[in-house]
Amino acid sequence: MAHTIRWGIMATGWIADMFVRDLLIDPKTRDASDIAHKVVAVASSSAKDRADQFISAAGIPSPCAAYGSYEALVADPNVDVVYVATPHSHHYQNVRLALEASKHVLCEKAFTVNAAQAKILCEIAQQKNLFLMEAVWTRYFPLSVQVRQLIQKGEIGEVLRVISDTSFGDDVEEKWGTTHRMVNPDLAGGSLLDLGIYSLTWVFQTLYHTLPREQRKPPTVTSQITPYHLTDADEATTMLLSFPTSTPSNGAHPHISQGVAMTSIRVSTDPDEKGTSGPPIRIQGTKGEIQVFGRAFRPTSYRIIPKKGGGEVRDVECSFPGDGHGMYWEADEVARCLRDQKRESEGLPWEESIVIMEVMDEVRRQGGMTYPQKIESTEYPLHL
Ligand SMILES: NC(=O)C1=CN([C@@H]2O[C@H](COP(=O)(O)OP(=O)(O)OC[C@H]3O[C@@H](n4cnc5c(N)ncnc54)[C@H](OP(=O)(O)O)[C@@H]3O)[C@@H](O)[C@H]2O)C=CC1
Ligand SMILES: O=C1OC[C@@H](O)[C@H](O)[C@H]1O
Repeated sequence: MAHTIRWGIMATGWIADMFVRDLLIDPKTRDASDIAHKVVAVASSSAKDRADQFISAAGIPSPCAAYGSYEALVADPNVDVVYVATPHSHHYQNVRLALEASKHVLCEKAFTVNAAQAKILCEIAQQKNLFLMEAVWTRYFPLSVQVRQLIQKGEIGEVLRVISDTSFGDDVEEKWGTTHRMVNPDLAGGSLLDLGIYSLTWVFQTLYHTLPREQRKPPTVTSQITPYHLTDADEATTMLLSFPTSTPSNGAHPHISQGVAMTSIRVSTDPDEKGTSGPPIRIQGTKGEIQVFGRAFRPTSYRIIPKKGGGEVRDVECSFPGDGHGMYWEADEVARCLRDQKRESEGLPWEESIVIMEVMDEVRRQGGMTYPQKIESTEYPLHL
């Protein structure tokens, strides 16, 4: 018997629509028969009409309640878990609203504006025995799981360097202007929180997450930020992370692993959109390399290149069953965690989300990039 969870959708923007469409794809198309999803409520902070339109455009089956406020959504007793799909600036207030109403939460990336906010949310979830997860969907792709397993099995030896890029190559002024959430400091915009999180995801899921929990140590970070001249949100950020490793038990010299995480909205990882410029992610070990292709946030294949004399190059293509976007895998993880009464996901534990937020805090400190006090605040409730 499938364990069905009932979703409440907070906000009616672009990603909320993508997520809901994935939720509506039959899990059996991806060989998942142990869980099922129902969308039982949608809320818009602007108007109930907007929620109604969203429900009809996405083809959500009845009954699905439409609300004109987030407060009404979190008060709905039919909702098990709230998916928060608002801009970064609002995550802390919105997640807290849901947790205070005793709802489980899946919150879009970046988790919060800063680590202090993330810590408080995790503490509340802990105290109230609620599930909470940052929606870094890429981590739940079978491709990501396979790459992590290959590293853990020692397929490419000790991983000493990871290079990861998530860059868009937009005409920034023309496409994003000054008010879009991508570049608007009032919405905690900028390439770091919006796209850099994916470059950091690849560095962390390969160099940090693959270690036993007790051996995971936060990296040191050196970084450069290029501000966008019209708003001062970052348009490009490059980070160099240095991960200390444990002393090997055989007495060998300990190594330090390096992660290079890049992001830009003005230059592109893939300028001709044909992959001509090579893989956005290279995971380099002492016995070979794994290259990941496609967008860093939506990878589509990977290649294992053993060191000379170590075997053949292997290519692995990954599919998106049911013609989905790929967000259903994180949703399935939420359903399984709720079924198993887990409070956090093993794929992205609270501690790791917080360490990544701390890295981004430090990068912003080094680059002198601040957001308005109101959205950096941990005060609650605050009207933003
Ligand atoms: N996982 C992924 O692939 C992606 C994740 N994201 C993440 O999802 C979140 C939302 O992004 P996206 O859907 O593209 O953004 P949109 O601007 O399209 O939608 C955001 C929605 O948030 C609500 N909202 C509440 N307060 C505000 C406010 N002050 N200003 C603007 N919107 C507000 C609005 O819904 P309403 O009026 O109905 O309340 C709005 O439609 C971000 O955290 C982003 O990083 C974004 C794209 C892809
Ligand atoms: O999270 C994201 O991933 C996909 C991108 O298109 C989007 O801008 C970003 O927010």
